[in-house]
Amino acid sequence: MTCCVELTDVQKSFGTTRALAGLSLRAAAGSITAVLGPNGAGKTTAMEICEGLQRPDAGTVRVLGRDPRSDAGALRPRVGVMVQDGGLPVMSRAVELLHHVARLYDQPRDVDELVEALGLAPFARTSVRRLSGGQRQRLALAIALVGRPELVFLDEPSAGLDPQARLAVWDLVRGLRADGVSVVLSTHLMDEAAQLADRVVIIDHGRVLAEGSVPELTRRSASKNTAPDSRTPAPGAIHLTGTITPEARADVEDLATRHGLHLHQNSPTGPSAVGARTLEDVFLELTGRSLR
Ligand SMILES: Nc1ncnc2c1ncn2[C@@H]1O[C@H](COP(=O)(O)OP(=O)(O)OP(=O)(O)O)[C@@H](O)[C@H]1O
Repeated sequence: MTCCVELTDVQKSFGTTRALAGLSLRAAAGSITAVLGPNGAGKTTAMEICEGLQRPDAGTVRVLGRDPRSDAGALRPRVGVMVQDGGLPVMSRAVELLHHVARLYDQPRDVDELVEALGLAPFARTSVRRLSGGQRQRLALAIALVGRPELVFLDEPSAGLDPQARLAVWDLVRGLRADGVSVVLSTHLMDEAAQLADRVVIIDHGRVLAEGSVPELTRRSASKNTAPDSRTPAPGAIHLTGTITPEARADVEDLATRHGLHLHQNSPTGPSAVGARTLEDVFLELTGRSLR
């Protein structure tokens, strides 16, 4: 696959907090990659390293084949960034700011179209300071997209949005892929990952636990019962499907041992396949916790 983003064994600590503990992931060009993990998993740190906003302690990072810090100037017109807290100048009026950013690019998107698509019109003349969290979120997304980037990083793109606004954002993100734009987004929302992503990378404690397409990750495989053709999963077992790193597998084995559970590496076409699982099930099986 042609990669738009490639992180190899990236490490990052803040004091004694290890945010990234050897994170390796690849995102394919022209597709949507979701980095899925609970609060504190390291998603924002990973995104900010890709955006050149943080320097990794170790490991390599390539964004469109370049180093996001030393090649920041070359990457800026090609990459759109939506950061989690918006990072917008608080005194600016919403749509004025969008026009202003649009003027920085050679071939910006049509501002009116973005205003329409993201429902910015009702607060067009409101200052950023007075926008609600969801309104700021939508404005930040518009700003990330206005320069027609070939790659966008969206950190929790629908956080704080009501269901209707969330659907509008999802449509917009799908539209980006249809236009050939590469999207890397972080989320702790299972349905967001399941709805949007071509590939999901599940992370926790700063490293990858599992990755694959949603069907790969959730495909039901061997039954937890020992009976080969049983359709009822037995309690007390952990099933692994999709790709899993050796470190993550070691963690899962440790978890299984501590909780007295059996561990199965499943064959996706095994004779005892039962109904499909959800990403939530996959996450629970990998970490023993649900996503918050
Ligand atoms: N600037 C910082 N100073 C100290 N600790 C930090 C800093 N940034 C992140 N951390 C810590 O690093 C870990 C990973 O944080 P990060 O924000 O990357 O996680 P996240 O997956 O994005 O979480 P959330 O979903 O809550 O945004 C957390 O323990 C966090 O407290």
